[in-house]
Amino acid sequence: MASKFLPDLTSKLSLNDSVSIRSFCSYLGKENFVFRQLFDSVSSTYTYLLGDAGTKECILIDPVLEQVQRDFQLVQDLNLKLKYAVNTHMHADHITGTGKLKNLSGCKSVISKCSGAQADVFVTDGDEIEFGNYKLNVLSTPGHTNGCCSFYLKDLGIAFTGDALLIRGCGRTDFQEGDPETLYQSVHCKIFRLPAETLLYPAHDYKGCTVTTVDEEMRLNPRLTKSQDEFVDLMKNLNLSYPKQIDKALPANKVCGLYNLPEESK
Ligand SMILES: N[C@@H](CCC(=O)N[C@@H](CSS)C(=O)NCC(=O)O)C(=O)O
Repeated sequence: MASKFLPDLTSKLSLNDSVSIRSFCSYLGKENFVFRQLFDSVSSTYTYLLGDAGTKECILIDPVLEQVQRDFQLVQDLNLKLKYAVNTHMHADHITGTGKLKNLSGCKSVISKCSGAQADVFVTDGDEIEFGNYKLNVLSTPGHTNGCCSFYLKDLGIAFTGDALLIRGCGRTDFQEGDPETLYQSVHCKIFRLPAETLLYPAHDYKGCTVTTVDEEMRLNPRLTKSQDEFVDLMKNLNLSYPKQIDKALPANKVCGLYNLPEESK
């Protein structure tokens, strides 16, 4: 039923109408650019759907196994075709959805070679990940893990920082190949060198925030505004408990770029 305040669009539009779903796909003034930020509340992970509604090609960044049905349904609802399922790194807190997405859609999995994980496509610093008329520039941003990458979409002024830079925080450096000096250099020499107004989308947020900017983090990040020595000291003394799913997530994520997991091992 139409609300008192909003027009009842559903009763007026169908996909055959001249006003098609394409008209509703735009972000930051780019017609045909599809963008969705999706959330997994168990691991507080953000998955991103990026697409070109003109060519229909889309990608998912950091899909979570338990949310694959939701994410793939959205891809289909928006009449898109999934080209790549991309991981910013080999996650320790959840099992990636890339294996299952490959099964469902025939997409290719993507991760950095340095991650130590298997995938169809390996990327490294300077590479480009193309979908439709858009491309992500791969920035190697190790420190949380060796294989951590951030992805920069210059045309739109947005970047996906994985666990390298979180909103007013950063990825921990106390397991896998974590190294605080390396992380500090990655953030300062790669992410903080992007234009100040660049919108930054992280792989996690634990406080309900969704997006930040380079400018905000350079001024306000309580960890990364410190000197490198102070940062290293702080990171070595966080005393965080290990992610609850680490023991099943790491072995699964080593192979999930190529295979779906049998039901019993999920
Ligand atoms: N409680 C969560 C794990 C939380 C956590 O350790 N998050 C990581 C990213 S996922 S490996 C992190 O780097 N956090 C930074 C921080 O300062 O908290 C769970 O059990 O899964």
